Amino acid sequence: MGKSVNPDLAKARSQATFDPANLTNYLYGGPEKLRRKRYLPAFVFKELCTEMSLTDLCLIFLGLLTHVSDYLGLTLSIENMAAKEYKEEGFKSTDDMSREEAYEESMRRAVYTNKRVLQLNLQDQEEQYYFREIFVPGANPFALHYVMFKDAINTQGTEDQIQKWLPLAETYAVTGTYAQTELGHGTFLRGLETTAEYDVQREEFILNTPTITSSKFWPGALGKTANVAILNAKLITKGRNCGMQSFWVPLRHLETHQPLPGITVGDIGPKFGYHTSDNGFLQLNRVRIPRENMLMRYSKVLQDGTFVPPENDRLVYVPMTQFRFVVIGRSGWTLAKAVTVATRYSAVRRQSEITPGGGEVQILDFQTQQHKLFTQIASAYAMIIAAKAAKDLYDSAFSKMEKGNLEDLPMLHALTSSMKAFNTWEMATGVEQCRMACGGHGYLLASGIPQMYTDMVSACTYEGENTVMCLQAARFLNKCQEAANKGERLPQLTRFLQTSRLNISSSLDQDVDLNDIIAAYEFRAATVISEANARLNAGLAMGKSQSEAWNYASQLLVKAALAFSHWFTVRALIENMRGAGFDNSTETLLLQLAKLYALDGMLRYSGDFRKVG
Ligand SMILES: CCCCCCCCCC/C=C\CCCCCCC/C=C/C(=O)SCCNC(=O)CCNC(=O)[C@H](O)C(C)(C)COP(=O)(O)OP(=O)(O)OC[C@H]1O[C@@H](n2cnc3c(N)ncnc32)[C@H](O)[C@@H]1OP(=O)(O)O
Ligand SMILES: Cc1cc2nc3c(=O)[nH]c(=O)nc-3n(C[C@H](O)[C@H](O)[C@H](O)COP(=O)(O)OP(=O)(O)OC[C@H]3O[C@@H](n4cnc5c(N)ncnc54)[C@H](O)[C@@H]3O)c2cc1C
Repeated sequence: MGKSVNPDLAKARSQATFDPANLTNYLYGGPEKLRRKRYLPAFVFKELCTEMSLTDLCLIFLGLLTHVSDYLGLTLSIENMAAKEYKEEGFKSTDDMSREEAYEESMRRAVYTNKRVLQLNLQDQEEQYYFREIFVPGANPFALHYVMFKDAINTQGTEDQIQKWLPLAETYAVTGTYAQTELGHGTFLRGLETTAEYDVQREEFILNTPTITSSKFWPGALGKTANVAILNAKLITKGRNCGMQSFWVPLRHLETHQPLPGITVGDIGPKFGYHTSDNGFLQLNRVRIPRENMLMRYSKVLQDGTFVPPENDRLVYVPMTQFRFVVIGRSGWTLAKAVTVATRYSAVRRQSEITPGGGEVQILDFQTQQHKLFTQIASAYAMIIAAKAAKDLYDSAFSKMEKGNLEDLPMLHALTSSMKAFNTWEMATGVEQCRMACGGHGYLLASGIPQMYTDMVSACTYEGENTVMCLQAARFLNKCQEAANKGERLPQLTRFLQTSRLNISSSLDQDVDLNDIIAAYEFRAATVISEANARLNAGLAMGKSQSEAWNYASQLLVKAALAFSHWFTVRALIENMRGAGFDNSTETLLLQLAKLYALDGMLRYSGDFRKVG
């Protein structure tokens, strides 16, 4: 049977004032999704831990889960147990391995999970993710294949191309990557130098990286794993530059895995984290691919070389927007993991006395420790719930886009850009706070928190560097402010720019009203966005050009995007906690958590809130 639980931990869990099952079901999308999430790893452990019966395993997991979920309704213990079993059963920890060995160990596990996902016919992406994460807790060498490579085929390919290529990806007949960033350019996509020149005689594209700075640099799986890339390059046909387009580019021989003629690929070397992802470089020396290899859902090149432009040249960016949503959600769950580890540690770690002679206390009894952790528990809930709210907006907008209605694309780009920046920055700060809350043991790789940080902090950079993403969102917010200044109709999401007023009814001697909290965050966002717009216009009034005035106001514009995201998060948290149909004790607790999150945010950004009164 399961191992005994630390008495301090058991006592802390027994004091829960709510039923964790309600919360766990809510976080995982309902009892059926949760059942599946619990079943999958247990099913696989049966394969790996022959001496334990499946019943034993489920009882252990259910026992562990019931307790761990006291805090966040998460199922982390499975991971710790899985790691232990794998170490005993032949899956060794990669902590003590070289980068090469760690990559090979992760590849071994990833290939195992790829096979099992197919054999178990796991269709749902979340289920695939849960299943894989247990076996490959760090960076998965196939991450780009699972997400951006397949998403690009699905969103940029024609129906014929999807029919041809997607089955190859789903069955791992090919392993893919998404190659866009170059040594010289990651953010400024119009600066990408890789060319795809159309040869009308042979109806082929000639791919070339003409300079060292045009070398593709960073794409995951490029170093060793991938044998095909969805590669973004500047299309040149009939002597005209037609902008960035996507191409299916074979990289390595499907049998020998050796680079194909004209292809130079390799690994970019050690990184801050993400050690088990083989980020690589790629140089193309006039490599030819057939015309049919350009992903032509939105833009086309006809046989005679005629370029048919897309209805909207931003549609080529959809895979990035899609993946930003994944990153927004992952940030909340990463912080949830870190704060669960730190909170459990704080329940079992006894250090120092509160009352002299009273004996050493659980560090969770120190108010400072509670502040460190409870604010991060609240932040994790806020990010996970705001990500669900943003995804609902995304799904409705994306279904309109698929029918050709692109009116929500600017709002979607602004929302994904600002939320990706806000969530990843908040996650990075929060995970580091959790790590330090564990004292020396937080510095041990065995705690699991350092790798969570070094792997996920890269999300502040990839998928659009955060500052740049805030400025992208600020383009949209500034346009809305200009429209508000003229009394024009605004998109639903930014109508608060015209309606927000600061009529707070709460007084300091009473419990704060949740509607006042939403109003305060809304008013703060409206004020910061309006201030950024005023500074931009002041720059123009000083005779600066539009781009110089933009740069002159850019620090405030970044703040405006973050204030907008903070408001979106607080509103989503409070409205979802009130509307989720929880029993009274759970709802009371969650609204308390929402207040903690919002009031902590006011303290952290007290300058903004004081300024708006
Ligand atoms: C627990 C639940 C789990 C659930 C299961 C999920 C499974 C998950 C599994 C895996 C998860 C995690 C594993 C992690 C693996 C990740 C590995 C890392 C992968 C990383 C990949 C990359 O980094 S790919 C490269 C990314 N690069 C970028 O993002 C480049 C950023 N730069 C740009 O986008 C552009 O250069 C920029 C927008 C900054 C500038 O564009 P530009 O055209 O030069 O100039 P502008 O004038 O600013 O823009 C022109 C107008 O276009 C509009 N616009 C720009 N971009 C977009 C867009 N994307 N969509 C829509 N519109 C856009 C812009 O707003 C302007 O319009 P306006 O009207 O003139 O304002
Ligand atoms: C772990 C990891 C995995 C990755 N995986 C992939 C992948 O699979 N495929 C892929 O194609 N790419 C990948 N990338 C690359 C990633 O997309 C780029 O690093 C990212 O887009 C940032 O571009 P950059 O590195 O050129 O930084 P830069 O854009 O050069 O940023 C450097 C600094 O310049 C500032 N800056 C740049 N432009 C502006 C501006 N307009 N206004 C104000 N400040 C600005 C930034 O804020 C930042 O502070 C990955 C990166 C990492 C770290």
